[in-house]
Formats: sequence, structure tokens, C-alpha cells
Amino acid sequence: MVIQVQNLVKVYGSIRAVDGISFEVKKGEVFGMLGPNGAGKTTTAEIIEGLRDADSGSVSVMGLDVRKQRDQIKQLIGIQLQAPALLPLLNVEEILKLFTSFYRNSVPVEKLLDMVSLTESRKVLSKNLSGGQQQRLSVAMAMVNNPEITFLDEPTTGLDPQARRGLWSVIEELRSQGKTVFLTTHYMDEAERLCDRIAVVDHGKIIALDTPKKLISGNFKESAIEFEMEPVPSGELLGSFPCVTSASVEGFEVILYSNNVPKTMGAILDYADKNRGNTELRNLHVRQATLEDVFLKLTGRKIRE
Ligand SMILES: Nc1ncnc2c1ncn2[C@@H]1O[C@H](COP(=O)(O)OP(=O)(O)OP(=O)(O)O)[C@@H](O)[C@H]1O
Repeated sequence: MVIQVQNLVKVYGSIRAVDGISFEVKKGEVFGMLGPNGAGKTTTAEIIEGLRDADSGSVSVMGLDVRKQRDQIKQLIGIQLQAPALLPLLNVEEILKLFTSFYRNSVPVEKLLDMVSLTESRKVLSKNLSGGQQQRLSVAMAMVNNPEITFLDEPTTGLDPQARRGLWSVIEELRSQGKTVFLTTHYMDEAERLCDRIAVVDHGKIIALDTPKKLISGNFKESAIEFEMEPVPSGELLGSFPCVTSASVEGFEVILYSNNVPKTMGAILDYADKNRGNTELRNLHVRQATLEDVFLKLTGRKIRE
């Protein structure tokens, strides 16, 4: 285990930002903390990184105690700084050179540029980089000391799909090198695609922890049938459709979890037909359950992106 966290607690006034969290991260895995804004992901990550102090609980990183051996831990980990911390008037190459100079052992600047696909933009001032390029630069800055563990805090927030995929390949490359990555995100697809294991957090607690596949299969044998209906029937009525195990209604949007799709579909179409003229059925489709469904089932809420 490269990270061991036990009974971690951090309180801000009346908010229990981290409320008794325990987990372990294995060497070489991409470990994700997935949860909505304010769930306590950043606080947990920054306590492990040694940037904040916990109120109670213990954290060890590569066998070192985060309270007592902070400086040694710093040599072994990489932390992604958010884009605003980039020095605006230095170019990409200058920033990486500056950062490599802080460490006894560092990765050559050429290799860093190559890993994050910024070789061609090496002379561009950081303030003129696109959002995706800035994020990739901040990930490169986290990798200058060739860390055993790289911490990435919501690295793709606000990026367009292409820029997100660019960052995903950087993370996949780190994994293929056997490095450990600790990732926080509130994007379900990102967690599902990148993480070997995911801790789902809400209100400072871990409410589930497993591989993405097991999180889904452990919570859902059913398929999700989604549609919009106006006016929307009551959740009670929808829940009584055949083979429906649970129902979620938000505005006109309905999700029915069904263990027999044809039977449930038949009932939905029947209902729409019987109420033809005063009920509109839109966007009816069936899909497999996702992490989004798992979160909804565990918390009763959707993660808002
Ligand atoms: N320095 C602080 N002072 C007071 N409250 C704080 C502080 N840092 C975090 N909090 C509160 O603790 C809770 C957890 O915040 P945290 O930033 O860890 O969540 P998060 O899951 O990382 O969310 P986000 O995605 O918004 O960063 C929130 O309610 C937040 O307002």
C-alpha cells in the first residue's frame, strides 16, 4: 500500500468536511475520489499531501507519517497546482526548468514536454495557453520529480471534450509506467474510464469503494429506462409499473430501473397511449446502469456537473 488513511476527520466550524474517512491506495493504481462539490475530496487530498492538518486520524504515505515526515514525503509525491498558480510571464519551457531546479532528481524537460504533448508550445507564455494546455502544464509540473504518487485535483474541470481526452491519455501513460495516481473528480465518465478503484464520497464520508465495474454490478442488475413525460406521473405510479425496482423523477425527466425491459417498456407505452392527447412522451431510451445511477441510488441525488 502506498497510502493508508485511517479515521480521518477535519472540521471547519459546524461543517465536518472529512468525517471519519479510511481507505488504502495500492501501488500502481489510479485511485479516484468521486463526489459532488463540497463532498470533502480536496480536503482529504490536501491532508494526504501534507498541505492541511487533520483534526484526528492518521495518514501514511509510502510508509511515512504525514504529520512527522512531511519533507520526505514531498520528495516522493507530485501535486498538480491549479492553472492560476502558473507564472503568467514565463513560457512553458521556462516554467518546467524552474520547477525541475527545485529537486535533486528530476525528469528532463524534453521528456516532460513530450509526456504532456507540449513540445510544440514550449515557447508559448503560460498566460497564452488554452485551458487544456494549462492543465497539461500543471500536470507536467506535478511530474517534475518523477514522483511515485501524483495527485490530480479535478484536472479536467472546465475543459472541452478534446482537452479532457488529452489529459486522460497523460494519466493512462502514468499508469502504464507503474506510477500511482490519486485523482479527484466529479465527472462520472472520467472516474469510470480511468480509475482502477473509486471511493464515492458524500458529506465527508466514503459511501462506497470498489472497482467501477463492481460498484455498478453490485448496485444494479437492472437496466435504466429514461424518458421525459409531460405532465409527469407520480413517482408512486411509475414505481408500480411492472418489473420496476426503483424510480427517479426530476422535473419531467424519469428514470425507471427495470429487471425486465420489454415488460416495463410495454407499460410505459400503454400509459402514454391511454393518455394520448394530454400526455407527451419524449426521448424514451434504454441504457445500462452507470456510476451516475450508483450515486443516485446511494444518495438519492444526482451529481451536478
Ligand atoms: N478552508 C476552509 N474553511 C472553511 N470551510 C472549508 C475550507 N475548506 C473546505 N471547506 C468546506 O469543507 C467542505 C468540503 O470541501 P472540499 O473542498 O474538500 O470539497 P470537494 O469535494 O473537494 O469539493 P470541490 O469539488 O468544490 O473542491 C465544503 O463544505 C467546504 O465549504
